[in-house]
Amino acid sequence: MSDMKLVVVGAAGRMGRTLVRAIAATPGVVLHAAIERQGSPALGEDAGVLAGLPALGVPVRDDALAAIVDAEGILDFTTPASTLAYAELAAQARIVHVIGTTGCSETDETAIDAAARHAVVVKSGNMSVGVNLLAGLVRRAARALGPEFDIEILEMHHRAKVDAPSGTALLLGEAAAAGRNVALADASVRVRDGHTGPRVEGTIGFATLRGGSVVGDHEVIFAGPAERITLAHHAEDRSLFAAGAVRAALWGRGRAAGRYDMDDVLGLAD
Ligand SMILES: NC(=O)C1=CN([C@@H]2O[C@H](COP(=O)(O)OP(=O)(O)OC[C@H]3O[C@@H](n4cnc5c(N)ncnc54)[C@H](OP(=O)(O)O)[C@@H]3O)[C@@H](O)[C@H]2O)C=CC1
Ligand SMILES: O=C(O)C1=N[C@H](C(=O)O)C[C@H](O)C1
Repeated sequence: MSDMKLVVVGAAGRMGRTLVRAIAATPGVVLHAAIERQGSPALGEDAGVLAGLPALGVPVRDDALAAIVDAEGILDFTTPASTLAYAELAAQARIVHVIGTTGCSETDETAIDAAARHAVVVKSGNMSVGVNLLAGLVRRAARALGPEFDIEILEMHHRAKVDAPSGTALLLGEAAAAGRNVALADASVRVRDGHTGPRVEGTIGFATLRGGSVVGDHEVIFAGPAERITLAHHAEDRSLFAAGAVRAALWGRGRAAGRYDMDDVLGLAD
């Protein structure tokens, strides 16, 4: 079988550059095009050189429609607005759309669901094997531990991150809520400030830290009456997210249109 032709959107970003390196290092895939927004200073630069590699002969461009002609998959770690635009293009082209973008609203998710009627969409707040394994453990712990255990989710990311709580924190919150058979939207407490009153039983709390160059730290704390269990993941390098995204694209090749997540890709769905 020929190499899968992948397009990286946001190719000059932190994840975009990491994705270009991951594609270059993975057999069975090839960088077909690299896209940035109109007006980006990266336009015209070689995507390989931008990523710290020898030149790949793939210049960064902004003509999305032409760039995805003949492509088989789009790797998209950008912004919700950009991701919605590429969801439509992936649906028109009936190709694989791997979405790592976080901070999407409910309305955005509905539009992505619609696109997944025609495209193979793999979307996850975290593409690493470790975090998706951790989510399964969180679900089991939340199911096993009674309501006397309070669940709090703590995350820390680099100073440039623009959304909160992180996609991973929300993914872990969904896992905890599923373990407790509740809807996260009904149970979550995302902000505390001022005179909050005592903690409401059954809630799932979120706390956000931002600073420096932290790639991504997450802790799920089960705080009981006389003991505390902490399940944690520390991402040390963005390459683990990029490797997951490339794996997701290869998994999606030739699959029926639909919306999938990393549990599907990794065979972790129970
Ligand atoms: N699911 C996962 O495993 C992971 C998800 N993420 C998520 O990925 C996203 C990106 O993160 P990160 O790489 O750190 O962010 P960056 O800001 O470094 O990169 C985003 C890139 O997308 C570009 N971009 C914005 N709009 C468009 C557009 N319309 N067309 C083409 N390119 C566009 C930006 O350009 P410009 O700067 O010029 O606007 C920028 O180069 C975030 O939502 C983050 O949370 C990150 C890591 C792992
Ligand atoms: O913005 C980031 O950097 C990251 N975003 C994802 C998230 O929101 O959880 C994944 C990872 O933690 C890095």
